[in-house]
Amino acid sequence: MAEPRVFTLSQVAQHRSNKDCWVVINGRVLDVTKFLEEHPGGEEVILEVAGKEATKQFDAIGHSKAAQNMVLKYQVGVLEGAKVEEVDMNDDVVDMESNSKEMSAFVIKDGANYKSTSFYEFFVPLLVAALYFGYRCLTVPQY
Ligand code: HEM
Repeated sequence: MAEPRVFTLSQVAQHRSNKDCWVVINGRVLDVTKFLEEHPGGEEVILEVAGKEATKQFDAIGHSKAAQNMVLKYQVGVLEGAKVEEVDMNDDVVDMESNSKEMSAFVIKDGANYKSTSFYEFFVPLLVAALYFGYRCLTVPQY
């Protein structure tokens, strides 16, 4: 994968209007110009940190996982000297990670357990019904 472009803080500082707005979040340089109007928290809050390091403000809101993933979409480079974990946007890594917990909750049957589960699902109710009818036949008085 190509090396990300590296920017200094003073380069980032040149993009601080609503026509050209960059911010730095967790060492990633983001061009959020197109996102300003869409931002659910309003454009003013982002414009206040335009051209600057905005990690503290971003984290203070407690942005959702979806918002954190969105950051990657607007990345144009990295801040000089910052350690940034590289994520290949062509991979599904981001989505897979964010969904893995929820997904595991749905995986109930897998591999060898599947057959034994369906066996019990079928025979246990049958056994209960048979026992009930057996009990009824033995206890209901025959006239
Ligand atoms: C630049 C990247 C940013 C992205 C992609 C982003 C994304 C989002 C998203 C998706 C939401 C909806 C709620 C959620 O999913 O968490 C949101 C809400 C919000 N954001 Fe951001 N945001 C960014 C930057 C910022 C910054 C720098 C600030 C503050 C300086 C900020 C302040 C807020 C506020 C105040 C809300 C509303 C929270 C609420 O209604 O409870 N955001 N943002």
